[in-house]
Amino acid sequence: MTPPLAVDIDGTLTDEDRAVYPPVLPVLREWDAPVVLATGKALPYPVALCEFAGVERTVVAENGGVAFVHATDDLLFLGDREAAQNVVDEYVETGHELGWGSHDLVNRWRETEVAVSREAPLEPLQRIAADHGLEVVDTGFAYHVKSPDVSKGRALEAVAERLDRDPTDFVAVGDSINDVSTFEVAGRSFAVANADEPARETADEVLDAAYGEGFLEAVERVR
Ligand SMILES: O=C(O)COP(=O)(O)O
Ligand SMILES: [Mg+2]
Repeated sequence: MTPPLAVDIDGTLTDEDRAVYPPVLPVLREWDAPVVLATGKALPYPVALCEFAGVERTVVAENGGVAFVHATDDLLFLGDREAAQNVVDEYVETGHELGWGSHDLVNRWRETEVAVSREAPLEPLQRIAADHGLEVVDTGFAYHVKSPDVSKGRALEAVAERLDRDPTDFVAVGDSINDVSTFEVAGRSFAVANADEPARETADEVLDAAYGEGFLEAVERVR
């Protein structure tokens, strides 16, 4: 029986240059069980990836702050951006920048958290976030200012319920600390070889291959 997948995007379906690794696309499209793309990026990014890949739009975005389930037409908001925006406003008032240029396409469509470039100073961001009861998660791609109550894992539980699946039916594949909660909820989890320490420690198995090749290795192990 083919298991449903909960798959991270950046660092897992991509190559080392953050571009989607083409061989993963037919695997996602032909997978004969639900595929949930679970990312720290804003909702339009995983939705567009599903559209262009021919995969049903079942996505977790913003580290679990937003989720969309095409099968039930549910759009879920599991986080509240205002608190994160207050942190970032204070951060900017103290003279720092988010680091995404004047149009900021990284945050333009976010609704429940705010992402800051890893080029920006982390310590003041962490201090201000803590003052507001929020956390900063470093995914290796960006610093995410978010509520500790929001996670990809909790969003996967909400999505699984709408798909009438048990979260432990899922196989999860990821590369970073923001995938740890997904690994804890899924029945079986894989960290790609390029994964950070928290992801490697939490995953059931660490793959030999990195990035998109790692994802392909994982699906071969579970087919
Ligand atoms: O956008 C990020 O920071 C990370 O994205 P990911 O969760 O798809 O790896
Ligand atoms: Mg990732």
